[in-house]
Amino acid sequence: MQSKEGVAVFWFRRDLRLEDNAGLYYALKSGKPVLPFFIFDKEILDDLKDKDDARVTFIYQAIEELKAALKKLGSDLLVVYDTPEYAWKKVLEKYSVAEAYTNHDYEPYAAQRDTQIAASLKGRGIALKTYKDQVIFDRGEVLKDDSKPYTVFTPYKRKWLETLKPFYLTAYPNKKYFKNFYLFEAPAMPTLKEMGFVKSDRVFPDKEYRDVMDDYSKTRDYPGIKGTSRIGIHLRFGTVSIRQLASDGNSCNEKTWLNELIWREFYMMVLYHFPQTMDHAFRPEYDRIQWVNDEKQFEAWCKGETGYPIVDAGMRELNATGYMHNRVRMITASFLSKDLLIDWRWGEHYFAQKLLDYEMASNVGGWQWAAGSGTDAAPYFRIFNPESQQKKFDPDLKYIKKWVPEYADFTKYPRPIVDHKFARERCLKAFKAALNR
Ligand SMILES: Cc1cc2nc3c(=O)[nH]c(=O)nc-3n(C[C@H](O)[C@H](O)[C@H](O)COP(=O)(O)OP(=O)(O)OC[C@H]3O[C@@H](n4cnc5c(N)ncnc54)[C@H](O)[C@@H]3O)c2cc1C
Repeated sequence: MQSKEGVAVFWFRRDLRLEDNAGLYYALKSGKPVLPFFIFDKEILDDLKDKDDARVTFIYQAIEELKAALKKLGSDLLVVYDTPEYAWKKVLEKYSVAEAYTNHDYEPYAAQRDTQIAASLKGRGIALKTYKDQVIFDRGEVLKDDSKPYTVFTPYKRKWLETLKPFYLTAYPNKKYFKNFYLFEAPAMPTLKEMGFVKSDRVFPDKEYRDVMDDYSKTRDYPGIKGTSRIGIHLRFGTVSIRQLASDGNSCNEKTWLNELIWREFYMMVLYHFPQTMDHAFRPEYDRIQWVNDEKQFEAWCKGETGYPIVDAGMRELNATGYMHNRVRMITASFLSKDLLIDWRWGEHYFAQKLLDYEMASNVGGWQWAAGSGTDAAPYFRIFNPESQQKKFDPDLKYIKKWVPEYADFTKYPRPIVDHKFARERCLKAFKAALNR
């Protein structure tokens, strides 16, 4: 039954959990019965090339779990497959909606979508109330003294840590208000097939992260061992709470892991304040670089057939699992943009298709860092040597043996597609020419 005064709709997006969810907490406290709502967004799904895209399966399973948990509470999850505009139309036709709640999303597409939906709801007298949930500090909370956004990590981090108080790490006690969910039965969810997808058989990382925190600074750079958490996909879709993670990271003696969570927020805020950087160099002069953009070499890089074992191992790990170790992300990105002189955007798009933990802000940030064009970027003349990176970070070839088994027999392993010494000189010339103009 619908309540007389109307329901408060809570719109789930990148916050797929009931506990410690900011927007949901405020909806539940509003006093109105809360109708949980999720959209499988056609605008996003129709652009995905792989019909067994594992991220869609991950979201699908998370939504099934949410729905089951809500049903146990006598409520349900309304799931619609459509564009946000039409999905909302369907909700408004069927229910008397008094208010709408959701959490902030900082990506350019999401910001635009939310502005449109908020305007259309406003036209019907419904406020869309939005909350900070996926970060500890929001767009206006960590700014320079002149109120401008930071563009360098270290001072951002200093201010972030100065601003941090226990309050910001405290979980929202959603459970206390679970009785306020709207009691209803939603129609069946659209199936993956109806949305044009098939179930992926990828194994997803679990939600455990505490096991790596204590030794993180000693282990995090070695791709042959499990020295990092692989929590990225859960952060991406909000199946874990950033407050919980940051709180654990902050109470750990070793703060390096917390530092990485701060990098994540830094890149989110850079993308929010400088949305043009999603496909333009943060330092505009870098858009003048004359890339070689050799398609065959790009293909060899994508397949992990460059003849540089550490690069090939990384690309094969990515293709097979949807994950690549951070150190190897840096090496493969540097190799593409500097050794092959291929536009960093090509690599960014490839990672975007393949990474389970794909996050536009961190991906663009990481790629622009590697290419030298971003905030905090490595100076362009600092060019990773893939061989010395391999010796330093995979000294016993544990990682390489796993992903490039034929490397054990050198005669079967392809020759490098480019000579590093030559590539280095070519890169320096191209970058200098662009920057000194
Ligand atoms: C070229 C390139 C592309 C990248 N693309 C992405 C991406 O699409 N999505 C993504 O989440 N990260 C990206 N990163 C950052 C980093 O590589 C991954 O976050 C990390 O490897 C994920 O592994 P983990 O979950 O085991 O992280 P951990 O090492 O256990 O760190 C915990 C969490 O901190 C955050 N984090 C860690 N390192 C970074 C970093 N350097 N920048 C921003 N956040 C960080 C992530 O949310 C991560 O899950 C990229 C880095 C590079 C160099």
